[in-house]
Amino acid sequence: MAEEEEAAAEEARVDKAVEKSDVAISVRGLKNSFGDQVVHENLDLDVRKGEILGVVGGSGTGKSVLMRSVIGLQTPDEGEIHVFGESMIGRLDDEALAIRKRWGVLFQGGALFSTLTVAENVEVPIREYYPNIGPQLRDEIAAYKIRLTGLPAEAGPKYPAELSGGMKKRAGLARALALDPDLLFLDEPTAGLDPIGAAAFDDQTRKLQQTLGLTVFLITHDLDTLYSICDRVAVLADKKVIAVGTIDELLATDHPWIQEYFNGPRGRAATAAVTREREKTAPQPSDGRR
Ligand SMILES: Nc1ncnc2c1ncn2[C@@H]1O[C@H](COP(=O)(O)OP(=O)(O)OP(=O)(O)O)[C@@H](O)[C@H]1O
Repeated sequence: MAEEEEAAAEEARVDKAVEKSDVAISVRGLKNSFGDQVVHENLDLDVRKGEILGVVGGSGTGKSVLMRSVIGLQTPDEGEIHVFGESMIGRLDDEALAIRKRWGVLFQGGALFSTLTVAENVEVPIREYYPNIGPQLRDEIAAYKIRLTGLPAEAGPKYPAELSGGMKKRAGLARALALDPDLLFLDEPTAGLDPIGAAAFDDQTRKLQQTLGLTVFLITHDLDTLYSICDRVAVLADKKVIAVGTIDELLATDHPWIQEYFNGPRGRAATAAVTREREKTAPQPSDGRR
């Protein structure tokens, strides 16, 4: 018993230390496998509070499984996961409830309920986590979240089948924001959008992150997204996070996948576009000949 109490006290001390730090998500020694297939082994990652962390890696490297482990949809074989200082492994559902309320998730493809309107979709987490909130306030919250994502108010009574791909993503984002989260998980939010729609979605994500002070865990294959809104990028390969840093820091490493990804033709095009954009917005030196 004394040993159990000591272990619980130690866990509480660790939780407190992590909560006080500037780390929103801490993953240590994570292992995930499906049968014989080991997806993650000894994976470590820290997501800092207030940053947009881009998560990249080849198809099947386990980006979604990592996200699912953090939000409790996948029980890892081994490892520790803390979110805002709270250990997430082995917690009963009701124990983890308080922390679950602090995050919102946009799954790949939006994952909207097709038989519910956009507004009803946004209301799902409010009904689930705050059953005492009455219908009028729920409607008002949903309408506010819908506007927050840049959707017109008229989108509220529409069904997902009546929306464009970009509108579906925004509706999914509105639902992810329903509970005023501190932490947002976005799984390939710009996949399937045209470049203009993707850039607009990125802008919206950045604006929301800045105005609401969000921490964002963003899985993407979209180089433009990485360059334009991510503060740091984590690279998954060889079953773990092989590097985390700014794109400049990643470019300084010599891992072949990183070099091929960022220095391949698409990577170079994205770099060139960002360089052009920076040159356009940088203050011009005055030569005194006005
Ligand atoms: N529920 C599951 N059962 C069995 N295998 C799974 C399951 N979920 C994921 N996997 C396997 O785990 C590996 C990693 O999957 P995951 O979806 O995390 O990859 P990803 O990096 O997100 O890929 P992509 O970029 O293509 O979306 C894949 O080989 C996948 O088949």
